[in-house]
Amino acid sequence: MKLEAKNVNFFYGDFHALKDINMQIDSNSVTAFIGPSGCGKSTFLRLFNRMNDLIDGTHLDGECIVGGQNIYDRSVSVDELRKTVGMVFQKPNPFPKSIFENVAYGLRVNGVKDKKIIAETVEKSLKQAALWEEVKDKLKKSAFELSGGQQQRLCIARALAISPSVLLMDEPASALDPISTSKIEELIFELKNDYTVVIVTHNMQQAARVSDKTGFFMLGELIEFNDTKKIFLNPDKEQTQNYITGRFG
Ligand SMILES: Nc1ncnc2c1ncn2[C@@H]1O[C@H](COP(=O)(O)OP(=O)(O)OP(=O)(O)O)[C@@H](O)[C@H]1O
Repeated sequence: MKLEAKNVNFFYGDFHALKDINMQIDSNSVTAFIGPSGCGKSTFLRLFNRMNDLIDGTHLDGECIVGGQNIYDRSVSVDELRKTVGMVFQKPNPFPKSIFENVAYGLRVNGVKDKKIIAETVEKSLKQAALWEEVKDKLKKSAFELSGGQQQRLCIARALAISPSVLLMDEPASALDPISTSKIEELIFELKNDYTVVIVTHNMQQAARVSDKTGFFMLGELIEFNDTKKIFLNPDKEQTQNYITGRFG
């Protein structure tokens, strides 16, 4: 599913956090957002499943389009939107439930009652998230008994279980060790076969490894959006060059 931002301006109270952003994101691709701390990457990511709606005093101008529809239209149901656009956060946030129930949760909330369908979907999602082999014998155990990296893959499985088309990931590997990080990166690479993946990362090597396109943000502006190879080898803008070579940020 394609995503598009048209003339997006976003405000926290008086603070102008995103300045006239235009971007088109292809389906079945991985897009990375990079840039110095506080430049607006997470704010922009969160617009695509209306997570910023939860913050008082915010204001959006412009359009965020998912699959051809402006998701800020009055007719759009936020619950339905979040079934299409799933999200994974920086810190793994499993529910205080069993491993199985964490993944089954979204199905149950959406009214799925058939035990066989639930069990099959839980297994499929855990396999997609590359966690099944590690947990298949302890599905009834608490999710809190898993390691941080396993918990993050559990949260990815939980997001996948309700079959979204888009997966937003806000620094999904920043709290993880190198081995878990490489597992998540491999997974992101696999996921683009079925999903449109957008990831915020502080780790430029990670952006270079997993993404097809990269957006570089600075002080609320999208400075450059281009093929990842181009951004890292031969960017159009001097600010991008300075950032990726570590001259600031
Ligand atoms: N809830 C909020 N209320 C007010 N201002 C906010 C809020 N969240 C973010 N901001 C401000 O908006 C700007 C963009 O923040 P955002 O979290 O999107 O940046 P970021 O690029 O993701 O940063 P980081 O890489 O540090 O996570 C920052 O200046 C931040 O202080």
